[in-house]
Amino acid sequence: MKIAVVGTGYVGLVTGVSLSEIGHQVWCIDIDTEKIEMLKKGKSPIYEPGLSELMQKNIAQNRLTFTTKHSEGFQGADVIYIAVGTPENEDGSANLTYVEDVALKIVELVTQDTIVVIKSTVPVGTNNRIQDLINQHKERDLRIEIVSNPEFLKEGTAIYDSFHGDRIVIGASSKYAFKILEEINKPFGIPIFQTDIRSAEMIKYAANAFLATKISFINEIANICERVEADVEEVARGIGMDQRIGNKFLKAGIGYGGSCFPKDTKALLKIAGVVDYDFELLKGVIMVNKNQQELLLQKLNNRFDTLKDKRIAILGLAFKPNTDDMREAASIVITEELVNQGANVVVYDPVAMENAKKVLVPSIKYASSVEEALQEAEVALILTEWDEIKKIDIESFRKMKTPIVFDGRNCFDLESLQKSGIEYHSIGRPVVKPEIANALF
Ligand SMILES: NC(=O)C1=CN([C@@H]2O[C@H](COP(=O)(O)OP(=O)(O)OC[C@H]3O[C@@H](n4cnc5c(N)ncnc54)[C@H](O)[C@@H]3O)[C@@H](O)[C@H]2O)C=CC1
Ligand SMILES: O=C(O)[C@H]1O[C@H](OP(=O)(O)OP(=O)(O)OC[C@H]2O[C@@H](n3ccc(=O)[nH]c3=O)[C@H](O)[C@@H]2O)[C@H](O)[C@@H](O)[C@@H]1O
Repeated sequence: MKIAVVGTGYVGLVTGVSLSEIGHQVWCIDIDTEKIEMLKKGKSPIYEPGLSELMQKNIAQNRLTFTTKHSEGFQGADVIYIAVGTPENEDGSANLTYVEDVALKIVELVTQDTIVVIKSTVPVGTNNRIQDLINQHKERDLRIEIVSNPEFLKEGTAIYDSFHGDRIVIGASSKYAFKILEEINKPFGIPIFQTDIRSAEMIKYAANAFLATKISFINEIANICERVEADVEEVARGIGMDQRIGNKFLKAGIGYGGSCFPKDTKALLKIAGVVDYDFELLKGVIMVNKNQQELLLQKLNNRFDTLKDKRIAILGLAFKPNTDDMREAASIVITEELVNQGANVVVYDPVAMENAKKVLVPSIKYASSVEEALQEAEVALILTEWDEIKKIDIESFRKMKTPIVFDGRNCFDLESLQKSGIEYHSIGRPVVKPEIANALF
């Protein structure tokens, strides 16, 4: 089938590449000329494991083409996917301008019957509104039908998720549309869940809100664990063995970041608000997350009289490992506050430093390795659990000016740190204090 994908961000590019890999003829369209120029050369504008290789393979096999011209991509397309951003408005609601712009482009340019698949995350009712918008502006006698097909990929494992997802959700209002979408997706071999459009839209928000709830729940349990001298890693393992609870998304830390959980939880609050429903539980989830992002700062302020002039090394900046995405990363809030308190901040991330430079406060320094960041450091903060960071040799911490580590992602076994001479604070676990603490500092 000929498929056009509008938007070549994390979702659009991965969708386009995956659809070409299963044999479709795919045109990826973006208004960002710089991105499209890179893509035409086979270079991925984002860091996503496995993406470049698959992209280059499908470009070489003439199944994957990039353009800035919507007219070129839409020509003869059986299906058009919309995968543009739906960022947060100031009031927390989803900004639908980009989706609407694409819908109007479709009406203007499409000359054949087309299925329009909305992959972007959009509030309940949006697909129907976009269908109405298209119907109102349509001048040709064409069948343009909207289908909701929310995306569940995770950054860092996006390619893997596209081929091994738990389900593909399709919300449509005609047998014809279900049939086309089934035909497109069949080669993925992933169970397809067919439903009505509004439920499909709600599934996306409910899934993200539920996952965010699991994270805030375990983070609160972690905070209590610290006070009652229990270990949240043990607790998570113990409750996760109950299949009704499941062992995923129970990793305590400094809260969830990224482009979706923060924005989608707030958008769901708005969706509920519109129908006069006060989503108390979700409000709590959001509040807990905000506090959790600031937890390491609190711990630091409890430990030291002042952070002024203290050299603090930050290891990991991205909102999670295996991505260069800095959107809503805890590192943004944490570095800003440390600088406000007069600390000398040196940061290191294996991949996200270029993007970090665009969003972090300007006065921090960037190191080119873990070792360089730790040199002369009086405190180290771990904010992202990159493999490289989890594998740091304990010796490297010992070489710090004062070996004090605040680990926001529980990267190290407590046992391995006993008798190491390192003071180690983590989340929901007892503090490891060096036996010779007083002699050292
Ligand atoms: N990032 C993620 O992991 C996931 C995102 N989503 C949802 O998917 C949607 C897209 O998210 P991302 O890929 O992260 O966004 P993104 O911000 O990375 O990419 C959006 C792209 O759309 C392009 N664009 C905007 N207007 C356009 C137009 N009129 N024509 C052509 N291109 C246009 C932009 O230039 C940009 O390259 C959002 O609704 C998001 O909530 C859903 C699941 C996962
Ligand atoms: O709608 C979206 O954009 C996507 O949002 C999340 O994916 P993503 O944000 O890429 O990454 P996650 O692995 O879910 O992590 C999100 C945040 O939660 C944190 N997290 C995750 C899991 C956990 O147990 N604990 C925890 O603190 C991570 O560190 C990260 O900051 C969802 O997992 C995807 O299913 C969804 O498609």
